[in-house]
Order: sequence, then C-alpha cells, then structure tokens
Amino acid sequence: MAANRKLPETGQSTTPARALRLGVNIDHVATLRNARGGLHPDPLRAAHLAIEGGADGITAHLREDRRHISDSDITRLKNELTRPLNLEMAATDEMLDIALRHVPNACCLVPERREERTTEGGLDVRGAAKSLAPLIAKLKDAGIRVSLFVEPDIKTIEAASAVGADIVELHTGKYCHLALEHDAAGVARELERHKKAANAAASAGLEVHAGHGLTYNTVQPIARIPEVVELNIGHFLIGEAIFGGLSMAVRRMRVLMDEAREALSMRGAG
Ligand SMILES: CC(=O)[C@@H](O)[C@H](O)COP(=O)(O)O
Ligand SMILES: NCC(=O)COP(=O)(O)O
Repeated sequence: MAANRKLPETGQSTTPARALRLGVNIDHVATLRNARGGLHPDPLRAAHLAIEGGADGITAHLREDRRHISDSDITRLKNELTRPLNLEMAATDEMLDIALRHVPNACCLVPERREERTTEGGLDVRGAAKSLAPLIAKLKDAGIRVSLFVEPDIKTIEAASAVGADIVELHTGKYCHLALEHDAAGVARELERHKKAANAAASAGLEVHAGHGLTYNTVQPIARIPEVVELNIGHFLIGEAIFGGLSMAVRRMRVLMDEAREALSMRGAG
C-alpha cells in the first residue's frame, strides 16, 4: 500500500462511484468480548464505527459452536444496523431457521468444521448439491440473497450456479497465505485462478464477492478484478484497529487516573 496516500475522511469511500463495496466482518470483536464472558467490546458498537468509516455492509458469522458471534448479536445487528447484514452460516437446519427468523439482506453459506481455527476452504458445492439446493430455495423464497463461499474453481462455480445461488464469494485465504510466505509464483497462480473464476461466475450471472485473510498488502490485486463487486474483510481490520486506537485508549485511562489522584491530593491539602 502506498504509505503516504491520503486516507478518506470518515464516512467517505475511496471509490467515488462505490463500484466495489466493503463488508466489514465484526466476528473478532466478539472473540475478544467472549474471552472475558462479558459485554465489552461490543460488536454492534464496532459495526456502527465500521459504517462511520465507510463500510457498505456488516458481515457476521454465527458459527455452530458460537465461538464469537452470539444469537443475540444477530438480533441486535438485524434490529439496529443501518446497512445490509450479511449473515455467514453453515448450511444446516438450525441456521436456516435462524436466518428465516431474522431475514438478513444476504446469507453466505460456508463450510464449518468444529475443530478448525478458521474457515479453511470453500464449500463442496458439487458434493452437497442435493442438500444445498432446497436450503437455498427456502432462503431465496424469504427474500434473502444467497451467497456460497467457494474456492476459485470453475467446476465449483458452475455447481453454484446450478444449485441456484445468487452470489459466489471467492475464498482468498490461500492467496493471502502465499503472499505472507512471499511465494510470488504461488500468488500469481492464485490470482489467475481468482480472475478466471470471477469471469466464469459473472458469465453465469452470479454476483462475485471475495474475502478471507485480506490485508492492506493483499487487497489491491483482488480489488482490481473487475467482476468482483464486494469484499468482506474482518480479522485484519480488527487487528489494525488495536494499533490505531490503543494509544488513544491509554491516554484516556491516564487522564482518568491522574484526575483521581489530583482530587486525592487536593483533599489531603484541604
Ligand atoms: C467465512 C469467513 O471467512 C469468516 O466468517 C471468517 O471465517 C470469520 O472468522 P473465523 O473463521 O475465525 O470464524
Ligand atoms: N468471508 C470472509 C470474511 O467475512 C472475512 O474474513 P477475514 O477477513 O476475517 O479473514
């Protein structure tokens, strides 16, 4: 990223036409909250700040094991958000019921394995076509746009179209991992796969999104793929927010502590 580039003012986008939407994933605010079992930090407050910063929508992944986002987070997000909610979820009956109760703007169906650290690959759309098709139909009947989180693979894209998805979200995790490893050949290969998959998806009439693991260093080659109209980014942004906000938070705590001590010494003097 160009280090000296002027950052947009609050609420402004760098793309005047807003041709490329940004969905901010707030799961990891909930991860931090859940570490203490309390209410702080609140993912909804983070969602409002993300919107203030220019997010076009909010993404939240209600995992089956509820490791971060909770059911009540989804209720609050749905009731209070001023921008579209993209609910990421496993393709299960339990999650289908929840989605039909809340009717988010979109549902992104993702593969889940209880023991995984994060979503490690895309949906096996071909293998699960029989169970996916009716579930997708029920979501669409309720007016929910349906996205499938997939590897950038042509056969999978074709299967996504065949089962009735509106959108595919290309899993950029492998591309980002190779970038972290400084594997230039691997990065080039993955980018090519994303370009071909995005083109195939758009030709099949699918809307194209992308996300997972994106950072300041990896976002631009993906953002330059013309068929991609939305990126969903979470973990890196929440991590960066610590560095952007920690100094301010410490300063505020310092002021409160110093004020308390000043009051103490005034009392002592009086
Ligand atoms: C599907 C996806 O990429 C995000 O929901 C991401 O997975 C969120 O983080 P966790 O994988 O840690 O739940
Ligand atoms: N679907 C991808 C997503 O929502 C964000 O993934 P990450 O940036 O948290 O890795």
